[in-house]
Amino acid sequence: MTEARAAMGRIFRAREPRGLGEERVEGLAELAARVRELTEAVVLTDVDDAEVAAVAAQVAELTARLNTARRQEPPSIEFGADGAFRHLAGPVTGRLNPIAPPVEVAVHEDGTVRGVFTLNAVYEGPPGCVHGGVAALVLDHVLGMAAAANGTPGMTATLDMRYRRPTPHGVPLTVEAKAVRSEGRRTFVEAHITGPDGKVTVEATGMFVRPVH
Ligand SMILES: CCCCCCCC(=O)SCCNC(=O)CCNC(=O)[C@H](O)C(C)(C)COP(=O)(O)OP(=O)(O)OC[C@H]1O[C@@H](n2cnc3c(N)ncnc32)[C@H](O)[C@@H]1OP(=O)(O)O
Repeated sequence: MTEARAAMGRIFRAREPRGLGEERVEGLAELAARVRELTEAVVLTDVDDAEVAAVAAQVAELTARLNTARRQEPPSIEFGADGAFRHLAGPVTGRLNPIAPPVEVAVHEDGTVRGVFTLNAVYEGPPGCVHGGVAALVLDHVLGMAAAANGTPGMTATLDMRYRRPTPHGVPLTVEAKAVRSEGRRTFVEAHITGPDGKVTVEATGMFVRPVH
C-alpha cells in the first residue's frame, strides 16, 4: 500500500495534509453548500427582470470579496490518517467545490467504493433526467478511486459507458465501483449507478494506466 501511496502522490500530487485545518474546511464547505443552493436557485428562478439584475450585481460583489485573497491552485488531494485520501476541491466528491453534488463515498475493505448522492435539476440533460456526461463524470471518479483502492492508482485511459435506462434527478442514487483485474500498469475497473428503485441505470468500465513518471 505504501507503493500505492507513493504512486498517488506522483500521479495526483496527493500530499500529507498541509493544514487547511478542520475549522477552515468546515467554513469553506458551508460556503460551497450555500453556492450550490444559489446555483439551483439561478437555474429555477422565475423572479422578474429587475430582481434578476439586482441579484446579479450583488453576486458580482460577493465574488469580488472572495477574490481579494486567492490561492495559486485549489487545495490538493490529501491523505487522511487512515491512509484514505480526500479530494476536497474535486468536482465529484469535493465538499469545497460548489459544482460537486457532492458524492459521499466510502472505500470498503474489499476495495469496493460505494457512494450515495442526489443530483438536482442543475445536472439535467433530457427533461427530468441526469445529463449523460454528468453520469460519466461521477463514474470516472469512482472508477479511479477503486483503481487506487486496489493499490494500483492510474489515469483514465479508456472509459466505456452503457446507458441502460434514464437516470432521474432529484432522487437518491447509489454508485458502486470495484477493480476486477490488473495487468502490468493497467487496471480494469467496473462501476454502475443504481436508481431509487434498485435498477441499474448506467454501467461503466474503465481502464486506468499508471504513468511511468
Ligand atoms: C483521485 C482519485 C480519482 C480521480 C479519478 C480521476 C481520473 C481522471 O480524470 S484522470 C484524467 C483523464 N485521463 C487523462 O488525462 C489521461 C491522459 N493520458 C495519459 O496521460 C497517458 O496516455 C496514459 C498515462 C493514460 C498512458 O501513458 P503511457 O504511460 O505513456 O502509456 P503507454 O506506455 O503508451 O501504455 C501503457 C499501457 O497501457 C496501454 N494503453 C495506454 N493508453 C491506452 C488506451 N487509451 N487504450 C488502450 N490501451 C492503452 C498501452 O497499450 C500499454 O499497454 P502494454 O503495457 O501492454 O503495452
